[in-house]
Amino acid sequence: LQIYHLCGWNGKCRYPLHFFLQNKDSNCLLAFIRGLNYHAKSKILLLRASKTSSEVADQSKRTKPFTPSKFAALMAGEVSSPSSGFDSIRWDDEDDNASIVRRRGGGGDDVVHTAVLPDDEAPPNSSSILPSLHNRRALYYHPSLLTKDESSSLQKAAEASGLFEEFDSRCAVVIEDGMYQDQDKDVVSTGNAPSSSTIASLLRPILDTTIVPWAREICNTSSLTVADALIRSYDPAEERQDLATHYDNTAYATVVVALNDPTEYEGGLFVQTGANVNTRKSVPFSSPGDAVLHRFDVQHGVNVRSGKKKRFSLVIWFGEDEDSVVTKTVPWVRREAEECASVHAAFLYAVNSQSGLYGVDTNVQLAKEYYVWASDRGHGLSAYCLSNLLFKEACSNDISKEKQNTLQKQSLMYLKLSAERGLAHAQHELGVTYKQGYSGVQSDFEIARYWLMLAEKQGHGASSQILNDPSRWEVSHL
Ligand SMILES: O=C(O)CCC(=O)C(=O)O
Ligand SMILES: [Fe+2]
Repeated sequence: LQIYHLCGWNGKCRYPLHFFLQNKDSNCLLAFIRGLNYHAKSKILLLRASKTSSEVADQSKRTKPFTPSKFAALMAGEVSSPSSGFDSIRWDDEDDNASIVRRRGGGGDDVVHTAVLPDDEAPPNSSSILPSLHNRRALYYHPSLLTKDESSSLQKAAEASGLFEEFDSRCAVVIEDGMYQDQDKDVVSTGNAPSSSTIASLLRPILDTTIVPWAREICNTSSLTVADALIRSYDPAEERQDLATHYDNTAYATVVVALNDPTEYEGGLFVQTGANVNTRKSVPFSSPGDAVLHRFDVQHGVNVRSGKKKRFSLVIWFGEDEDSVVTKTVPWVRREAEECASVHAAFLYAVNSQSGLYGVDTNVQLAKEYYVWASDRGHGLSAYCLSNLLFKEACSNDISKEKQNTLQKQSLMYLKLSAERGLAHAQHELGVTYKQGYSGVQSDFEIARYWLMLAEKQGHGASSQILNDPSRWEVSHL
């Protein structure tokens, strides 16, 4: 089956499959294909399903080159969040957490709030066996980093620019890999502010005088360099607009600025501190111009529920220095993985090693080692990706039957581990495995229902569908 093109919400192209094929990102691809089942609620349409590979290649040539794991970031997959919503991050002394700090900078009025994120993914008893090694992850919040005028001018310029239509209806890319898209101007070179393009000429002084200095100060890294800048739009009129939980895997740090009044829509940015969607916490913004900064190790997403107006956000992705922007590499991921700094760095390094991304040589053995290391320390997504990798290896015809069985068993073990950690996709797949009796397990409807119900509780549409369709529970269906 050659799948040619996939369309998401309201027929608008979201993550066309050839982006994944072009980039040979097999891990994302596998998760994506598995994800097809999960989009029942979001009206995924399979437009054409029988193109030849050469037609696929030709089609992709006509499309603007795109790095899927960059603008779509590294998705943990789509799970529609529970309708009940979730708690908010609490800033400063509102929070019981003793490590919350308040820092004054600039003229004394510049308050930066910090919220240290909890460590929800460490398995309950892990501390006695292994250190969990989720490093100190934090969110930094600057009320009114941009003025209301600056925010609204940027929003208007983005809407007028036509960039939303050009690339993706929800994403206007202003700077890519350190270059203003319409100017061919280097962000890092000084002088010659772009003049002909409204959006670039508005953004550049704001970056230079406000956003970049703030980000450099918070990260304590004077070399921090803008890699990408984009304006995203989320339209609650289209039911609900989400950006699935993900890591910004090409950015050392990210700044998000609310461009329009956050009280005009419901929901927005959230962080997810564990594998289960019940570890989501929304990030409260009060006014246009408010900004949040996080590093690459913070998993997050966006969920905009019904509201009167669209949500517009300015997203800036930073490299740690100019060199990383120019060479499109992410050396901090490797460094922190090798330093055993966190499970998040180890996970991202494993992904890059598995698929040879961002200047990292493809090394599947190394990828496995880092996935194992992170999953041993409680990282559900690592266990899930490792399970996928082992499953793929088990399907190879070049290995003995015995080896195939061993790999299949290992794959199942890591699938169970990630399901236990709370990852909805893993719970769903484990449920299906028990229902159908795949991967050498005995079919068991009771165990199948147990896992499918846990996934359903997290908003997993495909689990829900299976559970609610009696015909799929007849023995003849197996
Ligand atoms: O729109 C936002 O608030 C955040 C978007 C985001 O996470 C991203 O573009 O990577
Ligand atoms: Fe992001």
